[in-house]
Amino acid sequence: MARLIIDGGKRLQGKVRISGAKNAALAIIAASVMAEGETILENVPCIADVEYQLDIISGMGAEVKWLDPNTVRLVVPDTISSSAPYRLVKKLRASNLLLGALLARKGMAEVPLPGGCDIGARPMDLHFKGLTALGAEIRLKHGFVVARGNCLSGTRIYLDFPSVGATENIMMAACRASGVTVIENAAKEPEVVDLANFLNAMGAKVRGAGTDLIKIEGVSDLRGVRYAVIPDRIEAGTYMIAAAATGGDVWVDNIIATHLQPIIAKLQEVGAVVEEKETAIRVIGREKLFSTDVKTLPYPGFPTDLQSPMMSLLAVAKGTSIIRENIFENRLQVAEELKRMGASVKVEGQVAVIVGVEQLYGARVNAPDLRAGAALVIAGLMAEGTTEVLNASVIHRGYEHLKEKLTALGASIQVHT
Ligand SMILES: CC(=O)N[C@H]1[C@@H](OP(=O)(O)OP(=O)(O)OC[C@H]2O[C@@H](n3ccc(=O)[nH]c3=O)[C@H](O)[C@@H]2O)O[C@H](CO)[C@@H](O)[C@@H]1O
Ligand SMILES: C=C(OP(=O)(O)O)C(=O)O
Repeated sequence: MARLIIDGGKRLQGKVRISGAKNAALAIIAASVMAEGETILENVPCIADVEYQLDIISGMGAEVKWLDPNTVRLVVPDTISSSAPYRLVKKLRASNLLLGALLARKGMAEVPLPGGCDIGARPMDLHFKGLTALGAEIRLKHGFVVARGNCLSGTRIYLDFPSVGATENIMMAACRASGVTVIENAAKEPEVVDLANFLNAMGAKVRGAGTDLIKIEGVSDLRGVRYAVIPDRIEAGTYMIAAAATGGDVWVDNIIATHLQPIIAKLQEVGAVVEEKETAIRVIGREKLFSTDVKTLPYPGFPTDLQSPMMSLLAVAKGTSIIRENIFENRLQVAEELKRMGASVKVEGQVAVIVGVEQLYGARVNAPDLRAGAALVIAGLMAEGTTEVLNASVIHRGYEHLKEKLTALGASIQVHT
């Protein structure tokens, strides 16, 4: 999916089914290396990041087999390597979760520093602080994180920031530590809860996930299970924003409505009509949308992963909107590309000031990262004329069947390789 060509000006209409959550699936695949026996994961999105994560564990010795387009069977032998290959690890962020998982299973791990979206420095100090507090010895050697820790023991760990990845890594390692671990100021994201539910299904004792205090009692054995990944709230939010932005009328199906409250609230503020059921949400756009302010925050605040898509919508909302990106220091890059399409956006530091324009115009633009790519697709759907999104393969990192889903909703979108 190297280039996307979008003929704009079409209202999205119909129903779209949301896939399994990328960030939950990636953490759960990493955690599956902790279990003995067979694990069957359902509702796994068929996206590039999932393929990379599966390739990593398969290269380390796990048996990986797709049973159908969204169900994968994993068997991880005791002989699994404790070292992950650089070639694949650098492609995605969630490869860093193998650190906690391998430490739990093998008492050691050698994982290159990860890749992922280029949206900030993304240090791993909190991961290291937590794992070190559990008794692991962590060193950086030739670009690898080398962790050793055969006898981890439970302790209290306070996170300076509720990091999703650090919470997940510590939670996994603590499952095999002796005694009780308490994570204070833990991340509360639904994907952290899904990982905790998966670990518990395997026999772990994790309590409090979804609150800022998680308690983990170490256990000696974890077994493979059958588990279904939660729906992707970021994919759902992207289609909700696209529906509102194009003045469309879309049912976004197979979602968990409580995960989407911050997006629902913002769409209502800009004037869209939102009808909510437990597992489906209808978004009806209006001819005129209104400005609003957005501050990204850890869950349950407005998600940083939907900030770029929201910027596309606000580019045509009447009035002046302000976006403050509080999570990643370099995540307003899409502004420059939106400007090529006629948007009026001024970025200073972590703040973008957007003065709504009447119309965006098709242009050749470049996707700097996954969600910025999705944002440019939304802009292209709204624009007059043809938009060409370059570097569009990044979008396939996180959106299953994007072209097919949008086409079914009435969009005109083509893929050129
Ligand atoms: C694969 C995955 O699940 N990715 C998600 C995960 O990324 P990820 O787990 O990388 O995000 P974190 O929650 O860890 O990062 C949040 C903030 O904490 C900082 N930080 C993090 C760790 C650390 O040791 N030190 C530190 O300073 C980061 O630089 C960033 O400023 O959560 C982000 C925030 O919701 C989402 O945007 C990503 O889509
Ligand atoms: C930032 C994201 O992904 P990653 O953490 O994998 O780079 C994202 O999903 O928007």
